[in-house]
Amino acid sequence: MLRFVTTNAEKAAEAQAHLAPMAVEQVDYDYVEVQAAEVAQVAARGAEEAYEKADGEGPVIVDDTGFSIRGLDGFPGPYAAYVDDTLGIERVWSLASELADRHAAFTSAIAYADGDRVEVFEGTVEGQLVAPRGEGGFGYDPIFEYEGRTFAELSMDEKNEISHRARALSKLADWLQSQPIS
Ligand SMILES: O=P(O)(O)OP(=O)(O)OP(=O)(O)OC[C@H]1O[C@@H](n2cnc3c(O)ncnc32)[C@H](O)[C@@H]1O
Repeated sequence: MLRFVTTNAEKAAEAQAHLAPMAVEQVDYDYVEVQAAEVAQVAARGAEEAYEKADGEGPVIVDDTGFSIRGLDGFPGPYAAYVDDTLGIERVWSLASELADRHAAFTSAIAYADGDRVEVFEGTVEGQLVAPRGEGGFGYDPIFEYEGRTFAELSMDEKNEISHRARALSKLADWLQSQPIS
C-alpha cells in the first residue's frame, strides 16, 4: 500500500487507477511547497516533510505538477497552482490565444520518501493550448489539447495512457518492483 499525500483527490484517483492492483490511499495533507524553479525540487522537499508528518507509518509519495507555456517563456511553470487559483484557466487561455506559439507541456514530479531516501520520478507530456473544451479531468485539462482532444475530453483511463502523471507513475512502479522486498 502506498500513501499519496495530496489535497487533490483527482490526482490520487489517477494514481490508484494507474497503479492497480497496488492500493493507493490519499492522505489529505497540504505540505509546504517551497519556491523552486523545478517541480522535482518542490516534490522532493514535500515528500520529506510529508513522511515526517505521517510519523513513520511507511513510505509516502507526493506529486508536484507544473504547466509550461513556451510562448510565455515557460510561465506559469512550478507556479501552476497559484495561477490557476488567481487568474484561472479561462484567463490563461486569453493570454495564450494572443500567441503564435501555443505549445504547452505538463510535467509531474513524483517523489517517494521512506525515511531513508527520497527518489524522484518525472513525466512530461507536450501539447497545444486551445479554448476550453470537455467536462472531464481537472485543473488545466480543458485547455490542453493532445492529438486532437483536450485532456478534459478523455476518460481517466485514456488520460492515464499518455499523461505526465502516468509517465512518472510508470517509472515509480518500475523502480518499486526493482527494490528488494524488505
Ligand atoms: O499539491 P497537491 O495537494 O498535491 O495538489 P494541487 O492540486 O495543489 O497540485 P499541484 O500544485 O501539483 O498542481 C498545480 C496545478 O496544476 C494543476 N494540475 C495538476 N495536475 C494536473 C493534471 O493532470 N491536469 C490538469 N491540471 C493539473 C492543478 O489543478 C493545479 O492548478
